[in-house]
Amino acid sequence: MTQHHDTLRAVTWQDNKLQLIDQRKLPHHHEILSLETAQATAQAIHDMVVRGAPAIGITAAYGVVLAAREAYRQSPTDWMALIGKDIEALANSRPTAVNLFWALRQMQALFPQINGDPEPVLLAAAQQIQQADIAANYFMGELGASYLPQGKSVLTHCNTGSLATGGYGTALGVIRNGYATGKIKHVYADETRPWLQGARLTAWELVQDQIPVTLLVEGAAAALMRQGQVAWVIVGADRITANGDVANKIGTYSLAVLARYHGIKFMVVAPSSTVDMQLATGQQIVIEERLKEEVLRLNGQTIAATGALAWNPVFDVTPAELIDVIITEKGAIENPTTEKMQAVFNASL
Ligand SMILES: CSC[C@H]1O[C@H](OP(=O)(O)O)[C@H](O)[C@@H]1O
Repeated sequence: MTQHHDTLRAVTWQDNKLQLIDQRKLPHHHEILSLETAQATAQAIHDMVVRGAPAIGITAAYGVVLAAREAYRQSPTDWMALIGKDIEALANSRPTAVNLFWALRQMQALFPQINGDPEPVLLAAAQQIQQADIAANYFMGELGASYLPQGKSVLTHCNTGSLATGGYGTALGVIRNGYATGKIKHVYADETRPWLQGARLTAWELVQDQIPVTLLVEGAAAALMRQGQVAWVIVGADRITANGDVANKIGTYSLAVLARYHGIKFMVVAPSSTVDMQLATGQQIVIEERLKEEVLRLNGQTIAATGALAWNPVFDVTPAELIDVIITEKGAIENPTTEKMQAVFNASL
């Protein structure tokens, strides 16, 4: 299946159902799950059928559409009272990406103004959230690429492309724009243990787009940086707090420390649905820990010594002082501080 970034969609609404690429099966198997309930949607987010902060938010928005359909079918007059358990299931699916909670708030804010069947209004709202995310990605792609020198290499972490968003991507959107405009000549992607979003998803997206990508294990990042090949490290985010601290895939903090040590610039790319101005610093972010088996096993095979335990936080927090610029659809925040974040976000809240 050859799909390019402008058509690749992790999340689609088709035939009155939510359709998700099962990202657990990529890159060798391209399977679609069709979902018709909010509970199944919450399970799909938890199981990482779909993952990536913006994609999780968009999926949750469609989950609310499915929840409203079911509640209205049960009781056209009391559907708002019945929908709560499904909203709660969606809210409990994964804790770190604030996009999920942002999307649920956006959708629930519409409830009081709905008369009659909620589905048409809520479906239009969910589709608008996805379209706005795609538009934001194209804008951020251009804004982020404007920071890049000509003809250099960049390093990225995890997957921040069409598979992690409404389409096109955040950090991968900058990389797509940077490659198309000649700013980027080569992309280094680390494999991103334990779930291998880099090796399985980012490499797949870039190969599909014929963008040269070299995979490395996380442990090789310092040696690569020391060779002087990398001009920028470009990553996504799952939650950005009011002072500019960034929660992102585990290993991001290590890359930020290494980048600063090697005099390499560090860019975070995320839409405003990833910004949480209610949290003062990254210390307050809930970091998801997943099953230890994700570390101890790979493709169903045990790779660790029997009896070994594992610690599996799937995000870490990069302090704002290690970030050179945060790219959002509301503008760039260079050397982020609380004051600079408030100038961009509180003004727009
Ligand atoms: C476009 S942001 C994607 C963001 O989400 C990823 O986490 P996960 O794959 O566990 O959902 C990772 O933190 C990416 O940077």
